[in-house]
Amino acid sequence: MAPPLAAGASCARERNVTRADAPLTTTPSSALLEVRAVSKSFGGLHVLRAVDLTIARGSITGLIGPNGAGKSTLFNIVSGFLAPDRGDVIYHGRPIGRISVVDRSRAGLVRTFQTPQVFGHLTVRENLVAGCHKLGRSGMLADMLGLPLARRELAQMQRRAALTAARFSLEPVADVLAGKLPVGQQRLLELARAAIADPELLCLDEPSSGLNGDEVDQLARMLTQLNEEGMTVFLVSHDMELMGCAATVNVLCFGETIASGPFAAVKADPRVREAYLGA
Ligand SMILES: Nc1ncnc2c1ncn2[C@@H]1O[C@H](COP(=O)(O)OP(=O)(O)OP(=O)(O)O)[C@@H](O)[C@H]1O
Repeated sequence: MAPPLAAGASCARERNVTRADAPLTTTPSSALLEVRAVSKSFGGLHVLRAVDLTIARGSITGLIGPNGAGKSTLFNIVSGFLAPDRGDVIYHGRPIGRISVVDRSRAGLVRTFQTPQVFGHLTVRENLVAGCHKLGRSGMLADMLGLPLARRELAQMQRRAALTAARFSLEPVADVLAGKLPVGQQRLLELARAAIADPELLCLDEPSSGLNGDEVDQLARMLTQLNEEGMTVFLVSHDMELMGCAATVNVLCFGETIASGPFAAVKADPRVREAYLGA
């Protein structure tokens, strides 16, 4: 997996997006990302109250909670779609509050959406090639003029897209328009497109929503495999079965973390059973 914060001028993936002047903060060496005392309100509604959360490097870290607990709000703050009112998000030891979504993505922090955001008018193969764009070094002009570097890169991206389609069982539909796929395959495609450029931290928002049992099993296998290959995964989901693949699960309730730990322990926690499982 490429270091996301390496310096380099021409390749977007290698740009140091957390800015040299951002102070390094003390952070456990195992933490890839930390949410520190993050609060967020919408009008008078306090949605997050000084929430802490740690995503350990190389882990699958889960976030669950009842409806309205604040999961999506926290997820959007981590991925840069929302700014916190107070608190910090620390990535690679540096605060990233002022870093745009695009630059977070260039730094290897990539997210998917509750509703799959595939390019419906492109084929599955074209969607996957589009997911490789961050790996490219040639500029738009070189692409337009079909210069040798751009042609070589396109060929590499097409090879990578073919391998990824096979890996995610999308080969049979590689030439189908993504918008024509059933939701299960659209989700798989979104995951494949997010994973294709080897993000360091893959953030997934309700990735099993709309999937049948077999598809959830397949998703869990894919996530475990990606994680075993070194990808850190942050998983927000209602799906307790899918949460089983997380090493650490955090439970949010009314904007506060009420439990954090291994899935079995969290599931057995009386406060979690009361708040989330209704037991
Ligand atoms: N942009 C917004 N403006 C006003 N209120 C909002 C906004 N976004 C979220 N909320 C409110 O904040 C609370 C938490 O919402 P959030 O979507 O973060 O919860 P959630 O845990 O993801 O819920 P669900 O599981 O139902 O998606 C809810 O009461 C929601 O209505």
